[in-house]
Amino acid sequence: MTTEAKETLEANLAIAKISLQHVRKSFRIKRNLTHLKEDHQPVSALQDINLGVKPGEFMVIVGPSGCGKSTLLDLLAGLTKPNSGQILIDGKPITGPNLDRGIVFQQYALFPWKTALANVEFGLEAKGVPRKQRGEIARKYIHLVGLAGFEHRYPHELSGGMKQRIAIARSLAYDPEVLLMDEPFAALDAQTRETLQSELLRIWEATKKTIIFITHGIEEAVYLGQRVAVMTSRPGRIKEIIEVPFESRTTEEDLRSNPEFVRIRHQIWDLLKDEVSRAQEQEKSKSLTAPGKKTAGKGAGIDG
Ligand SMILES: Nc1ncnc2c1ncn2[C@@H]1O[C@H](COP(=O)(O)OP(=O)(O)OP(=O)(O)O)[C@@H](O)[C@H]1O
Repeated sequence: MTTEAKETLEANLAIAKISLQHVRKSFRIKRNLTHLKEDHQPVSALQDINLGVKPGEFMVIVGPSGCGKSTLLDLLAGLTKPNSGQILIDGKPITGPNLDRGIVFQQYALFPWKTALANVEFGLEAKGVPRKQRGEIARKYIHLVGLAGFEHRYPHELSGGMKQRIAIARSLAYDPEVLLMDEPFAALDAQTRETLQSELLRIWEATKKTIIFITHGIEEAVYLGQRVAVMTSRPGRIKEIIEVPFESRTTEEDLRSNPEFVRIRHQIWDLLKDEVSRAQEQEKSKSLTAPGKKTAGKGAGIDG
């Protein structure tokens, strides 16, 4: 890295809401060498991650399967710790999970025995909000995600898209400054996914949260992100950060057909295609050498 690039990076990290500085994460995987002998082989998941996310920014992270996207999100959530480097939020190191960060996973993670309202109230209880206010706040956020009237339904009575809206309402209700989203729409059908993408943009514009959103989908990344960080195959590094300069995505009709949108989508695919092939090779050799061990799982694919 040139001195100039280093200075720019350091300046960006200094003004960031969230900054990752030289973050490295590896796991130790148990290997059976013989029926008597085993050892622990290190697997490097993330290497030298440097990233600054500005306050109120919508940052998308895209990369091939197994490149460490979820590992990165777990670190940001404080669920795990880096082996080296540091992760700061408002200039202070992350020491564990905290209500200043809300998380939305691919699987809705709702309590099946609680109504939509009670699910949304849950985080408020943890924050010590009095019972009466909890109901008011939960209703406000259920309304915000477009589900007014469904407060007393149980998760099994809701569609996948509705469940994910409730999960988003639950994360927003306790008013975190940062929303961490790990492929939240991946399990939904294409139409529901597009509806929720524009809903999320509307919510983001209304709430001004800082959002870090992980996806396999290039189109989703360009549609949602103000910037898109493209990761390399494992060990994951930030290969390039692409600016997506659209003023307001919610007002522009048919943004996906805009020539600039198409150009950026191609640019990201160009950056990703070699990484996807490498990830596929890694997956193949992993399944040949260690059958039954944890692999990236969903194939190394990227959605267009
Ligand atoms: N707890 C763990 N123990 C051992 N290895 C792990 C663990 N968690 C992740 N890994 C490995 O670290 C690498 C990165 O995994 P991670 O799930 O972060 O990738 P990902 O980009 O989110 O993948 P996907 O897109 O398929 O969800 C993979 O090789 C994975 O097998």
